Amino acid sequence: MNGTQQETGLPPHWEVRHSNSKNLPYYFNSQDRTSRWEPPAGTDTEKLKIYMATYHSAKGPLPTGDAQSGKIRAAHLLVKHRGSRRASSWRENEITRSKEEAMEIIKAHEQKIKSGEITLGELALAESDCSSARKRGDLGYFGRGDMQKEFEDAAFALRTGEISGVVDTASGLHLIERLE
Ligand SMILES: Cn1nc(-c2ccccc2)cc1C(=O)N[C@H](Cc1nc2ccccc2[nH]1)C(=O)O
Repeated sequence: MNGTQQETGLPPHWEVRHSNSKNLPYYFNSQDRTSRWEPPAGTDTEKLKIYMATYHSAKGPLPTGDAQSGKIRAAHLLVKHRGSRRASSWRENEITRSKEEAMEIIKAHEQKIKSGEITLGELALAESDCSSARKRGDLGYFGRGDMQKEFEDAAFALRTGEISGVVDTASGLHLIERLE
């Protein structure tokens, strides 16, 4: 649904959304839940222009959660590191790798997945430090407010079937695939 602050150029708490009825983008403030058709004051309009052109030309209208419930379904592959909120997993009782080492690992996973060598789900089964590994990383349906913000923003910005780049949360480094 929206890119990160540095991608959109919008001030904090603002995001780009899409009005299906008007098939037009609008600007929503998730803090005070106000919306407007024009970008708010303080927007880096050059960045916003690039962001809108990238999304609107390449892939059609911005993605939205399911029209009815606002929920999407996604799978992820998580590589934790010693700074992770819970530096332990089914794979390793005590995770001591550094964040830099975790980044190298997840970048190698990203290459394998994006080259088509293996699916995210298959790799998550063996390699994900999340307990959802046993379900090929499938987290089921979730809406806004259910997951850590960086994860939510990245997942809602994906189109169905699309795979994210590396997403950094307090849990560790993720690759996310939007399933529905
Ligand atoms: C959000 N969630 N769903 C499951 C899950 C889902 C389906 C089947 C089994 C477990 C596990 C988790 C979870 O928080 N796992 C954490 C790691 C983690 N942190 C996350 C942050 C955002 C999204 C997914 C995430 N997974 C853990 O195992 O330490």
